[in-house]
Amino acid sequence: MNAWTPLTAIVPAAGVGKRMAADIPKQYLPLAGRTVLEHTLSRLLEHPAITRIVVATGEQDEWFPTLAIARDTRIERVIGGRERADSVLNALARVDTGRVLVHDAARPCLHRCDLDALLTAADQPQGAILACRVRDTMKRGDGRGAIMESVSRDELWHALTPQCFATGPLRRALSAALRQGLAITDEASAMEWAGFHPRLVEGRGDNIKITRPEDLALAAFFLQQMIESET
Ligand SMILES: Nc1ccn([C@@H]2O[C@H](COP(=O)(O)OP(=O)(O)OP(=O)(O)O)[C@@H](O)[C@H]2O)c(=O)n1
Ligand SMILES: C[C@](O)(CO)[C@H](O)COP(=O)(O)O
Repeated sequence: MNAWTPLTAIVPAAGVGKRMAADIPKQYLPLAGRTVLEHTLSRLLEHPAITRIVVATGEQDEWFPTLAIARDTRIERVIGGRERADSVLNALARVDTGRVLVHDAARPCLHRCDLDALLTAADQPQGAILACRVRDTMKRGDGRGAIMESVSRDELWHALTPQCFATGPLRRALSAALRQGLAITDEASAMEWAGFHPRLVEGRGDNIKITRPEDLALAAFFLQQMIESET
């Protein structure tokens, strides 16, 4: 039985979900009887290591306070920023544990086994991320709708979340990278820029990020499978 070191999780939930093209932000869309965000928050709070969550929501977000889970005293809300990295940095200002885990609100299908594996692998200075190897042949386009080249799949991974790092180094790396105007789309990018080599932890391919309309039904299927396997 692992004796987990308590840590805080950050959940960036301040996006508008442009690619989902729904009439509300995708993190508040109904999924298997709850909202996407409630599933994500619950998955994290079920783990004994996660004792607190800082959720970054949009400034105009009127949905979050209506959720029952918003009254959970382990959850604190901050206002997000223009980009995901800005939202994470705003939330980092409220984190005082030695390590911090960042997990997208849009990824509700996180399995306990993956979270256990990530937390175990992240217990070293480089940090760690969940990732899964690419499955398809990869092409690079020429920008005009034609193939320019095939890209080797060797050691090509999809970065997922959660991603887990020492809080201080992540805060410094993210702040510095954003000050440099770098396009930071995940926490590992900032840490790599700062000279770290985060560990890759192979995770499940059903830990999808709900991004486009067709992802919602897939997430519902994966969640149903997960719930059935846990009962
Ligand atoms: N300024 C932002 C942008 C995104 N996110 C969050 O980061 C996660 C991953 O981002 P993404 O899937 O890109 O969500 P959106 O930005 O909402 O999607 P889109 O790019 O289609 O608008 C989501 O949980 C989203 O809510 C955030 O907290 N703050
Ligand atoms: C953090 C992330 O989910 C890792 O793949 C991804 O970078 C988020 O990107 P998005 O453009 O904000 O969806």
